Amino acid sequence: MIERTERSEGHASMRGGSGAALRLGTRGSALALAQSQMVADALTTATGRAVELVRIQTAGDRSAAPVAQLGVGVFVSALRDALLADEIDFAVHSYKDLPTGDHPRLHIAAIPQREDPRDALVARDGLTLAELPPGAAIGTGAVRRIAQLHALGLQLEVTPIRGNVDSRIARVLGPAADLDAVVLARAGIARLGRTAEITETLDPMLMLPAPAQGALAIECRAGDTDLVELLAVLDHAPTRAAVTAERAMLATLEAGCSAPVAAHAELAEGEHGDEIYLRGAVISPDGARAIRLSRTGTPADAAEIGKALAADLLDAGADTLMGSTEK
Ligand SMILES: NCc1[nH]cc(CCC(=O)O)c1CC(=O)O
Repeated sequence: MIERTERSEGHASMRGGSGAALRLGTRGSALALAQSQMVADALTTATGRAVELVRIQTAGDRSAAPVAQLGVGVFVSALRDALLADEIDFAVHSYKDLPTGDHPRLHIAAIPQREDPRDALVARDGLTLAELPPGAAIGTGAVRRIAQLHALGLQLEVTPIRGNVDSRIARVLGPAADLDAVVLARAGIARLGRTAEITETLDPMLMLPAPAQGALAIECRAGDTDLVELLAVLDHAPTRAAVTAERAMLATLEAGCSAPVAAHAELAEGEHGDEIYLRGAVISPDGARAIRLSRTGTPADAAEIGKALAADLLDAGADTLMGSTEK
């Protein structure tokens, strides 16, 4: 189902300003619309090209089933189908929702500067994680977050939830609130302009983020070489290096281990130029066992750093962390 919405007008006199509006496919959620509009505006500012948003409904939007059941690709496949059918010219994905394998006919033309990749707590009464009383009800959807919350040993009542960012925050702050706190990606809250409701941004030592969290992937048809070139103006090299390292780690682990995986790469200036510091963790679903390791290297070796860290994690027994808690 397709429906056209807002159009950001370019300045036809600017470089590359000729031609029809580019069609940007987006999901209809507030978060998807916000991040698509940000990319549309950035592209129009940088190139003068007009961009129109085209709403695509995905199976993930239609279903109330837990994401774990639907599979990670559910938000992505409808957008990719629209790209392949030439109904849209490009799409903006939350990078962490993309499957790790390359698509044979599609290309990630740009990875813009990432938002803060950390997870955030929204709790009642301004409470932090440590201030929540024993037995407090805390909601989150991701097995990675559930496992790490258990690992903290705070005796929290962890409740699986799903839904969009607004409805999850409403479970704590809304009129029918039924939870003491929820854990969400800070980036999603920020893109909706709701950071004032965050009561604690979680230290990655306590809650290591998902690979590529906070980053966007701008995707178009690989054969659309003019557009590949145009979109590249939005690429941010340090973010690309960080995300490449995190996702290479995830891709390698997927072959050998199905336990919750977390990763976070930071770029810092080292003695010999920029360095990547990649941290990775694999946690058993009940939080009883966790393997946390790190590696450093140069941004040019981002993928190799990720693969090597995954190999280290597997050597340390990452593949044995699954299953012991299955009911
Ligand atoms: N799992 C859904 C999803 N995909 C991307 C984000 C947040 C924004 C981002 O990480 O870029 C979210 C919500 C969340 O995890 O709280």
